[in-house]
Amino acid sequence: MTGTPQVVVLGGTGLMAQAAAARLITAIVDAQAARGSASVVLTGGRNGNALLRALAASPARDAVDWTRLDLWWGDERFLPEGDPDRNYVQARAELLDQVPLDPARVHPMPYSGGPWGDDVDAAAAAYAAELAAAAGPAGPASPASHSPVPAFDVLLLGVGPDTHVASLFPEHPGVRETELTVVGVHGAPKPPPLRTSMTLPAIRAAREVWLLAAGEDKAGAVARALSGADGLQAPAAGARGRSRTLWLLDRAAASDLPAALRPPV
Ligand SMILES: O=C(O)[C@H](O)[C@@H](O)[C@H](O)[C@H](O)COP(=O)(O)O
Repeated sequence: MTGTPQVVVLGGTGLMAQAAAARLITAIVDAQAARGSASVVLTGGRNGNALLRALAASPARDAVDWTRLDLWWGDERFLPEGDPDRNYVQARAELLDQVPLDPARVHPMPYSGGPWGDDVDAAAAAYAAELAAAAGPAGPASPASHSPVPAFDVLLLGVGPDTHVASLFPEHPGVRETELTVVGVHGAPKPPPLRTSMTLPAIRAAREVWLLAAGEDKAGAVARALSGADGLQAPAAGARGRSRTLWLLDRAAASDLPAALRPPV
């Protein structure tokens, strides 16, 4: 795992989404050139959706071979299949329905009322099994202590004002998980209360983890997570990539960062 997160500050939210989209296109193209295919983990939330919207609007999107891209989700709101608040449904509207993905490579997290009914823990276990199957018997990225997940190229995370990432909230059971790769979340402080979420060990299997935060209400969370807080109290601080951890911020979200952590001007 890399020691020092890299911080990039953009002038505004729109610019941040465009810069993140441009980087993601490059990362996917590079991974496809190096390994034949790419795998990306998507996030819910406004910033994750803005990135997908910017990607859909970019002419450079045609540089990606969409048929050789695996898509996973870091978390999901456990709601009925077509619910407009599901992260998967929102991602489809922003980008996925506009590009020629291979449906067999798109892996939404389960919805409520389907095969798992309202059992969010069974739904989480099913997604963990799907990840393990895709990783193969010798999961390339996984420490022996938990079941494998694929070696994601880029894992995207929005950051909440309380420092949550995916559906891992400060001091909640999910953030303490060391064995399971996906957990059912009960009583999430951000609605809806039932969610599924990758855990920190699964997140840390990614080559690159990118954290997105925009707006003044995120400034305190960003400063805390980047100032040595531990992952239990500040889950964003525990989200690290194996080769890179990149924070993409707008100016407002970066406004409380101590000078030493700000990129040089
Ligand atoms: O499903 C969700 O709600 C998320 O995945 C969550 O972790 C989100 O990314 C953050 O709350 C940031 O959301 P914003 O980008 O909207 O601030």
